[in-house]
Amino acid sequence: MTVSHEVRTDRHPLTADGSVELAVLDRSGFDESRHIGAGVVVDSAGAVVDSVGDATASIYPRSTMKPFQALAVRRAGALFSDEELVLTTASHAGTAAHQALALHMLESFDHVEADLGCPPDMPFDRATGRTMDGPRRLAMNCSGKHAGMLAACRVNGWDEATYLDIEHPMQQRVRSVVEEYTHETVDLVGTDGCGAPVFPLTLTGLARGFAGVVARADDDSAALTDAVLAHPWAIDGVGRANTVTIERLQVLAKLGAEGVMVMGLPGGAAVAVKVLDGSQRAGTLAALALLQRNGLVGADGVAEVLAATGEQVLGGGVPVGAVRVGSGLR
Ligand SMILES: NC(=O)C[C@H](N)C(=O)O
Repeated sequence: MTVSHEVRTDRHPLTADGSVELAVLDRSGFDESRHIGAGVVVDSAGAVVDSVGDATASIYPRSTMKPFQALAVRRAGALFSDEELVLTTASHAGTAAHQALALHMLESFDHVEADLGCPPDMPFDRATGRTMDGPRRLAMNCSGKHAGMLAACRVNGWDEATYLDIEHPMQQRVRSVVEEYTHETVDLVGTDGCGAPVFPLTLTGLARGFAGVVARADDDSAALTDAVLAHPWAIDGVGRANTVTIERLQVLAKLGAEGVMVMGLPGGAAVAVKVLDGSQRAGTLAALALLQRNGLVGADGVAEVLAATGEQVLGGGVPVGAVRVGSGLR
């Protein structure tokens, strides 16, 4: 990929003024909650084809940075099975199967759970959590990413205690992959919930980067995209939103904490959405609505994904409402 970094001098966060209504929760026929935010669709070349709100605003991509981190790990020579490759880009549910896969990744490079730099956490999957004595690093949604970074350190002889420092070769590799794919210069470094560096990116840059990954232009991005499509359970969890979206629509769907959602159609367009209040409730709905209104996914498939994964609005245990697409997306 040709690297032409766009130097940004106007990096600014998303605000209410830069947002539109993405979703509304209706309870018993009366609007109860509204989620505002911004979104952008780019074509396979990264050109903007549709946007709502301020798509030049920057956001922390959070776990939507994982495909770039996974590519950096792979390019550094840390090779895994296809399912393990998916786990390096996952915000996984932490089920027994996810934890076993993460443990196998660690053991393959002579690491142990305590080597992981991510904090101990309970799994997203509550049923699994009920079987555990307490939080552990393996169950943390980012454990596969961290196992991948540790493996890259082992392959290259890099220091393993400091792999989350921004000056560490692992993070410098991540930074250059992010710049290569998003065409933006990384000018700010934050710390993600898992302890890894995270870089503010414009919504447009994030979507462009995702379109680049799913373009499958080189062996590594092709391997990553194909592995996610073949093993969608590993990136999220059975019945969960990203997994169901990938299974039903064959798009690479990736959530980020604080209301970020990115989806890429292999060889085609990509969409990035940020829900301003950080809620995950509207992410899949808004991203799919943007793809649908551009004719990039079909209404039936969208309806199926939302029926299977959308939040239920219950009263006394029975459905009394729904979350619908907001006025800014119609
Ligand atoms: N799902 C996420 O975005 C998790 C994020 N990487 C964190 O550590 O908080």
